[in-house]
Amino acid sequence: MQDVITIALAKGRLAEKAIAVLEKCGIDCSQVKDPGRRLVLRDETGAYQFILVKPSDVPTYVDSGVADIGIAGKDTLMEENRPLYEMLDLGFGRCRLCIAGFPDAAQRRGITVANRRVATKYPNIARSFYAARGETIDIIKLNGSVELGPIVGLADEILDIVESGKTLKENGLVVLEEVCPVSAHLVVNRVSLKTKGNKIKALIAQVRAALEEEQA
Ligand SMILES: Nc1ncnc2c1ncn2[C@@H]1O[C@H](COP(=O)(O)OP(=O)(O)OP(=O)(O)O)[C@@H](O)[C@H]1O
Ligand SMILES: O=P(O)(O)OC[C@H]1O[C@H](OP(=O)(O)OP(=O)(O)O)[C@H](O)[C@@H]1O
Repeated sequence: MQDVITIALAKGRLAEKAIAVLEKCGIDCSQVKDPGRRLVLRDETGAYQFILVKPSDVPTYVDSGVADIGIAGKDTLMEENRPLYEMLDLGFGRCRLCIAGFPDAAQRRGITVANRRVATKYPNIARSFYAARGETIDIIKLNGSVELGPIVGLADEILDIVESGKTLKENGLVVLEEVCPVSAHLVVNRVSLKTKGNKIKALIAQVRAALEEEQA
């Protein structure tokens, strides 16, 4: 019986490009492209199984070993901070994690404020970012529309994704500081890399070649 490789794919923004990369590697993704309500899908050869998961859950599935491989944003990987092998930067899903707020908040940057209120979907990243500069913060965990935080007076600043900058601009906010660049990464379960190493390494070589061909 052949070893099936299970790939955790994030639904949402990253899905289309992740599928395009896998297809470039010759993997049949027809079921994944038209899943209906199914969450577990296979390629035509049965060599690959795909599970469609919420983007922020990709590290959980890969760390647990339910999936051998996952594709997720660097933001999610940093937030979850699981012991996974980050094998490849896939180069799509590019955006930035930034601290943002009203323009006048810029004047308060660099001043240590007690219990700065920071709204974010990324409490762990926020905690370590501010801790590195010796600031403790009050984290206000939101699950979306994070830009509302300063507008309604719930938070002094936000830590969130900025892509085009449109959401900030249309809400009168500005980037105060960049935390880090973000793009989609391919991650591998540590045990799978040993037990299914040949297949996983072969796939990674194919993905790398597909990315290089795209850049050429
Ligand atoms: N404008 C953007 N906003 C949010 N994420 C972006 C953006 N551009 C690229 N990304 C990347 O896409 C990934 C998936 O984003 P998506 O919006 O599909 O899921 P999500 O709603 O953030 O996830 P979840 O529902 O699990 O919280 C992000 O983790 C990030 O790496
Ligand atoms: O710089 P921009 O191109 O405007 O993109 C950034 C926005 O996109 C994301 O929100 P999303 O659309 O995922 O909605 P959400 O508020 O529900 O998280 C992110 O959280 C920002 O709000």
